Amino acid sequence: MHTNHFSMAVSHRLFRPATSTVKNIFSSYLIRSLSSSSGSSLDPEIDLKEAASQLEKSSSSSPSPYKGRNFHWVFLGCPGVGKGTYASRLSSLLGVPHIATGDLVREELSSSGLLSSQLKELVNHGKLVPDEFIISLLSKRLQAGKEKGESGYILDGFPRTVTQAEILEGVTNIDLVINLKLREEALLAKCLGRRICSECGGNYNVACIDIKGDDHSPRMYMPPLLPPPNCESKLITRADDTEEVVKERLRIYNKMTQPVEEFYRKREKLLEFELPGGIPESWPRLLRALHLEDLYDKKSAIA
Ligand SMILES: Nc1ncnc2c1ncn2[C@@H]1O[C@H](COP(=O)(O)OP(=O)(O)O)[C@@H](O)[C@H]1O
Repeated sequence: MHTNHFSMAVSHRLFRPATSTVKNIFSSYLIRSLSSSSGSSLDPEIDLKEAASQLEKSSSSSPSPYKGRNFHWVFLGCPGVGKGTYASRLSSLLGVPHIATGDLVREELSSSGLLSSQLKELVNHGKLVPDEFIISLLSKRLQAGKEKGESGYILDGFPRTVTQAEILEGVTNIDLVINLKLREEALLAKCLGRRICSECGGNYNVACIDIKGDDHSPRMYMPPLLPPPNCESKLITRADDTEEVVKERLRIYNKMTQPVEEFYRKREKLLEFELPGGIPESWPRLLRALHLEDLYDKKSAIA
């Protein structure tokens, strides 16, 4: 059923102008190199068409054993907006996996390999990694989930380019795209305050954001999300959470990912959600916007 869209999306991308060809050659080289040097199972000859075909195979989900749970949702939003926080909360509530492509990339980079340092260069400078590479990583993750009987997902950090959105549209039907928004003054501070526990992987934020209100917008207060005592001495900062790199990531988001918002807006799948403040204020409102407050109440009552 998806084959026509899929082939059109892919062939459209295969006839790109010459500048993209240079990027494609680089990407294929990178992927070939990565797969031979890091022991990665990526196909050495992989290209965008092949990566999309892998994605098609891995994303066809069998009917969910839990009726109504087969959610295929996407989170969009600038770096630092809180995609990970809200996607992971919704994933626990709805019983579907939270798949963050940024995490998949970091896992891949942590495996040693001569040329994985080239990918690291891209990530640590705030650039996107090639579409082929990310689609291939996502396919592997979806395939592994399928084998474990997972059904549905909440994607965080994918799609990030219109090419990725077209390919995803060709292989699966996304039900909803939540576009999280946060006042720009808060984004940089949130990224710079981000900390991860090197042992348990917990995500925290040491920034305390307090933006004075004025005639146009109310005060915004976001308290820090501090780690428990046993994580305190194990906190690390992501290499790409420096001021210079965050600014570059914001620039790339506006250039490459904002068109993805428009892509889903046109298809009437985009839910715009402006975060009013920290988690205690924002979470109940997000649930209300998603008509999920009843489910949350029931789950909390059971817990
Ligand atoms: N869909 C994607 N396409 C290309 N690159 C990606 C994608 N997802 C993640 N990455 C790479 O991983 C990095 C970290 O991603 P992520 O953790 O989602 O960061 P952010 O906090 O900027 O949303 C990105 O800056 C990019 O280099």
